[in-house]
Amino acid sequence: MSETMTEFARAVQDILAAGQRMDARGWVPATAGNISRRLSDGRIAITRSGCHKGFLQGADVITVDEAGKPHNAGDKPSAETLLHCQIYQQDPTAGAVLHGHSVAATVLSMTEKSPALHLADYEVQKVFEGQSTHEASVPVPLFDNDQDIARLAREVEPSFGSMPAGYIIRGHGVYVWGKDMPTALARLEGLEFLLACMLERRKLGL
Ligand SMILES: CSC[C@@H](O)[C@@H](O)C(=O)COP(=O)(O)O
Ligand SMILES: [Zn+2]
Repeated sequence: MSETMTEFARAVQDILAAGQRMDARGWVPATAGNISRRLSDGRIAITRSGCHKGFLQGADVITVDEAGKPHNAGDKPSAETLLHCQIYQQDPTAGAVLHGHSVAATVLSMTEKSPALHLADYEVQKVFEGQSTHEASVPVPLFDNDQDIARLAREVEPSFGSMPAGYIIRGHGVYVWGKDMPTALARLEGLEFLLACMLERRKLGL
């Protein structure tokens, strides 16, 4: 087995495990969500479009180039591949990207009219890049949903560099990334915990 094949096989394992974990938490209902890993040669291993992320098989992970073009012409990568490519392009340290559709992200983003949610006073916000205290305010930008993914990517573009916790697409879901899959999963877990707290507090009228 060549070194590149070994790295791809590891990426597939990471993606399948992440899909199961996200499914177990209820963050990828039906065929929602998509998951990717960047390989050292610049290729991106990403989920095929339309798969249930809790039941992924090895063959459900394919590779695309940095612009999102599949290496095998017949392959249909995630419909949101361009958002993954954009993250890898904008953040050279990013090695894994996760996208989920949790209830908390969906509901909060539809009720919040301002351009961002602000996480403040929570200990767990320290899971995000550069955060060392609950006393800070961590912005999570909100972008209107758009079926035109290239246009949505253009809306997101100016916010790179100021999204320590990722971002949310309204009525849709979160995008989170990290240097590797464990880091991306920790950030997703942290963000989803905080969104769930925020939703609970709003239900209590707090
Ligand atoms: C279940 S509809 C969700 C899709 O429209 C999309 O938002 C999504 O997250 C999954 O798309 P996919 O093409 O499978 O990666
Ligand atoms: Zn989605």
